[in-house]
Amino acid sequence: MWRPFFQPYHLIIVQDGDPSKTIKVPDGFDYELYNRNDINRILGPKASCISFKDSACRCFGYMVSKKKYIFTIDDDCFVAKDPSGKEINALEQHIKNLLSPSTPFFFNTLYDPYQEGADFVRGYPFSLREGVPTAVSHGLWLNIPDYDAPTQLVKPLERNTRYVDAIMTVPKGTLFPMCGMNLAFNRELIGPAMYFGLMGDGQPIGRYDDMWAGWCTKVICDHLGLGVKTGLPYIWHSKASNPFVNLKKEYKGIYWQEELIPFFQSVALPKDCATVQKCYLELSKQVKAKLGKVDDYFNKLADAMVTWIEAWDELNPSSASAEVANGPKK
Ligand SMILES: O=c1ccn([C@@H]2O[C@H](COP(=O)(O)OP(=O)(O)O[C@H]3O[C@@H](CO)[C@H](O)[C@H]3O)[C@@H](O)[C@H]2O)c(=O)[nH]1
Ligand SMILES: [Mn+2]
Repeated sequence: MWRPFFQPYHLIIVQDGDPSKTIKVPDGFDYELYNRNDINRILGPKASCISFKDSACRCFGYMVSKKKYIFTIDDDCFVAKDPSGKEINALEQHIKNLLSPSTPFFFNTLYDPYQEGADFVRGYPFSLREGVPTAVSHGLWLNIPDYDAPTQLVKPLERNTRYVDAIMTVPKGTLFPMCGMNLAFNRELIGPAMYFGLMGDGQPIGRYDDMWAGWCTKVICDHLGLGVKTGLPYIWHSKASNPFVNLKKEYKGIYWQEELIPFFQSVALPKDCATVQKCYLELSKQVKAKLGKVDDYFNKLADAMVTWIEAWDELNPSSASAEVANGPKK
C-alpha cells in the first residue's frame, strides 16, 4: 500500500526485539535494516541509551540517517483516504508542512496561512507574517485514535472518523502530546532533540517515548525560534494495542506527567544555548536537578540524554556545533 509513496525514499528499518528473527523487506526499496546486534555493534556502550522492546528504539534510525528530513511511522499505519476518497500522500503533505513557515508567536484563526486558499486574517501583524522555520510536522490518524490505556478501556469502540482539513502551529509556550505514529521533522534543525528516552525492557515506563521527545523538542523549538505544526496529513491506524498491556507500561507516566508538565512549562534555557545539542545537554542537567527527586529513573534518563548526544555527535561530527540560523529568541 505504501510502495507508491515510500519507494522514492530511503528507508531505515529499526527491528526491535529478538535480533535472530529475520524481517522480510519487499523488493524494490532502498533501505537499511538495524536490529539490536547492529545497534550494540555501532554504538558499543552508548547503546545503553537506545531502548529495547519499546517503540522508543526507532530514534536510533534518526541518529544513523544522513538525510535532512525524517518521516517516522508505526508498522500498523496505512494509507488513509480523504473525504473525496483520494489516497493521502502523507509524505507530500509533511514535506509541504516542513518547507513552509510556522507562526508560533501569533495565532492565525484561519489555520495555516501558507496553505493554498488561505492567508493571514485581518489584524494579523505584518511584522510577524514571515513566520519561522518549521522543525516538526505532526500528523494525525483515522480509525484507531492514539488514546492512553484508561481512555481506551472506557471507550474501546471509539473510532476517529473526523477528517479535519486543518494545519495549525502549536503556539510558543504551549506543550503538546507528540505522537510518533505519523511524524516528520527537519533533522538538521531539531534532530538531536528527538531522543525517545529510556523505555520498555528494564525500565519502569513505556509508551511515553514520543511524549518525552515531544516535550523536549517543543521547549527547544520555542527557545531557538523554530515551529511545530499539527494536523494534516492523516494516516489510517489499523489496530488498537492491548489496553491492559498498555496500562502496565504507561501507568507511572500517567501520574509522573502531572509533575513533568509543570517542569517543562517552567524550563528556561540560557541565551548562549544556540545549538540543539547545547540546549539538550542543559535540559538534561535540569531534568537531573528537578526531576531526580520525583524518581531515580529521571537521574538515569538525564544521563541517557547525555549519552544520546555523545552518540549523536560521534555519528554526526559535522552537526556537533551547527548553530541554528534563527538562534535563541529574545
Ligand atoms: O515492544 C515494542 C512495542 C511496539 N513497538 C512498535 O511501536 C509502534 C507502536 O506500537 P503499537 O502500534 O502496538 O501501539 P500503539 O498504542 O498503537 O502506539 C502508540 O504508542 C506510541 C508508541 O509508544 C506510538 O507512536 C503510538 O501510535 C509500532 O510500530 C510497533 O511495532 C516496538 O517497536 N516494540
Ligand atoms: Mn498502533
